[in-house]
Amino acid sequence: MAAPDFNDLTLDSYTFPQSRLRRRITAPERTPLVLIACGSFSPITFLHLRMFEMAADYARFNTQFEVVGAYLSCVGDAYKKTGLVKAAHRINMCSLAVQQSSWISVDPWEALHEEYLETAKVLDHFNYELNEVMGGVDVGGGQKKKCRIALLAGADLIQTMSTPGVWAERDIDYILRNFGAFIVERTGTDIDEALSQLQSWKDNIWVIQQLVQNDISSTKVRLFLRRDMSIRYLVPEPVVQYIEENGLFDEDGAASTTSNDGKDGDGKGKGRLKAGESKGVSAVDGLDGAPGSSSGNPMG
Ligand SMILES: Nc1ncnc2c1ncn2[C@@H]1O[C@H](COP(=O)(O)OP(=O)(O)OP(=O)(O)O)[C@@H](O)[C@H]1O
Ligand SMILES: O=C(O)c1ccc[n+]([C@@H]2O[C@H](COP(=O)([O-])O)[C@@H](O)[C@H]2O)c1
Repeated sequence: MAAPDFNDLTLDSYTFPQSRLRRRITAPERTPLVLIACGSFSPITFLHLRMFEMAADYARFNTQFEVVGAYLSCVGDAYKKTGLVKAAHRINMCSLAVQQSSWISVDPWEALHEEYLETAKVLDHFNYELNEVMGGVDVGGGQKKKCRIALLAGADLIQTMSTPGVWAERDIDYILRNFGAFIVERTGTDIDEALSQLQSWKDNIWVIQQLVQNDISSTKVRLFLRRDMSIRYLVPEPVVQYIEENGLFDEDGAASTTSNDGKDGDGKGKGRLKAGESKGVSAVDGLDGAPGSSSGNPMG
């Protein structure tokens, strides 16, 4: 397994990852689309990866877009949210998770900033790299077409746009007017309610039904880990190994960005069960961390 190297990166040495981006569109009448998933990814789960596949299918069958690229952008360490391990770990886990994907990339730019970056700024960054620096993608005959950049998110995230105090009004307008969002339905979130206050931008919001309901959340994965329960087949295997090797998410406090850099202790994920071992169903009784529990504004 290639060693992840986020720790060696700085903003000065940063280059925009392009190796998995399709530089030429196959159907020139379509608009090239690049999907950007912003989030904590603490840790990344199979559902996060699956969101891209669902969105690509949705775009192919229901829109005039052609997906040419996809990026995971982890929020940086300034984002104060329960359960967030250091950005370096989250980026490394995302990079391991997409090793088998031919088209999903991880962009560390957002997480390389010490200060919190609003999502509007993150999307601007992608627009700059893809459309200003690269000039878009080839459509043949020496012509290029600008990419549509869109936010890819779960219904709980779009619901926070209607929660007072979480997003700046102007950012919501900026994001939904200029970029738009592909929204994956999520158990526990009423999509109609989530979208009710966003009707002005409805033409730029695409709602994706989960045909196979999948309710994995990072919160649940963290809870399983704290209870020494197996997380295999909820997150990609290299991520399971990375968590074990770095002793991540062992305790409530250890999950904070300020207290766990994965270098303290013996780093072996003490006391974790081996593959196939489990403490039984009763251990999940009263599972208390609601998925997508980011109802407030964790900045500051
Ligand atoms: N089960 C799910 N269904 C639909 N969308 C999801 C699901 N899990 C995560 N997402 C979406 O993935 C993006 C990144 O999510 P995030 O990193 O917050 O994961 P999470 O599992 O919700 O985390 P946490 O449990 O720590 O709040 C968000 O847009 C979120 O809405
Ligand atoms: O830009 C904003 O004002 C803003 C307000 C709330 C949330 N976000 C982004 O939404 C994502 C939420 O992730 P999470 O893990 O808290 O669900 C994360 O990438 C945040 O930066 C962004």
